[in-house]
Amino acid sequence: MIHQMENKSAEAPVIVVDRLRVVRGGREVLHDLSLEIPRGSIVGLLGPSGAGKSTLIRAIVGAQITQGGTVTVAGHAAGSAPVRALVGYVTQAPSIYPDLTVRENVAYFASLVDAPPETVTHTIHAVGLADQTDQLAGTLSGGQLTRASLAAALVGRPEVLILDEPTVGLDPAIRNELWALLRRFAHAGTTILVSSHVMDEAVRCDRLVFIRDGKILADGTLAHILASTGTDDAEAAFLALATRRAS
Ligand SMILES: Nc1ncnc2c1ncn2[C@@H]1O[C@H](COP(=O)(O)OP(=O)(O)OP(=O)(O)O)[C@@H](O)[C@H]1O
Repeated sequence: MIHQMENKSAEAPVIVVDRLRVVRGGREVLHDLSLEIPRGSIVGLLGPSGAGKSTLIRAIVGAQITQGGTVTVAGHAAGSAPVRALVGYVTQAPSIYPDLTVRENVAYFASLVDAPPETVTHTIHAVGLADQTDQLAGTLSGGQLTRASLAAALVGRPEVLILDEPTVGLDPAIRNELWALLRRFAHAGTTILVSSHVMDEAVRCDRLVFIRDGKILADGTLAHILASTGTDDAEAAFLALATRRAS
């Protein structure tokens, strides 16, 4: 599977959002939004509260009714059956079962996507939970729980991994470990989209996409965004973009 992914072009965008329009509660919240995300990159999705980040993620995972435009993942329409197996989504609320062990949880998620049984052990080891394999998920520490949720999302070897503030509340050493892990998966071809308010997470991404009022206000590397906002750190750039007067 990994081998197959490496054979595909590194340049081909795996997520393509084209002129997406979404109306929620009678109000247009995404306005003709277009975005392409290349395979194997880690992209940070930033923006103030209510900007439309979750709505965009819902559209990519196929859980959002849309009023215009298209969203494709690896060439398939978002929401179509093939895309469900291609996308792993880790929300902030742990999605694993506290009364099952780490192995039982990961095996359950593997069964949902017909992943071969040997990937269960491999994935648990990859996220650094070998010693907790037979521990009940409900007794894991916060960092271990996050890694168990990641394992559940990764066991189907998704092409796209979407993470909502993955390292919030974790200590710096565990944050580092998790980012090293994400980097390894990105190197193997997984495309990672991280939605975050936390600048410590943002600065580790290859590229940042800043959304405000349902539009993309900035899209580029951190260096590019610092230069275009005339700021010298991510927090200041975020504030500059969040408060910039609409043109
Ligand atoms: N179920 C809903 N009904 C009506 N409006 C909604 C609904 N869900 C979201 N919205 C509106 O859509 C807009 C975008 O919301 P969204 O949740 O995508 O923002 P966000 O950038 O993820 O915000 P946050 O960082 O606070 O999670 C907001 O104005 C929000 O109030």
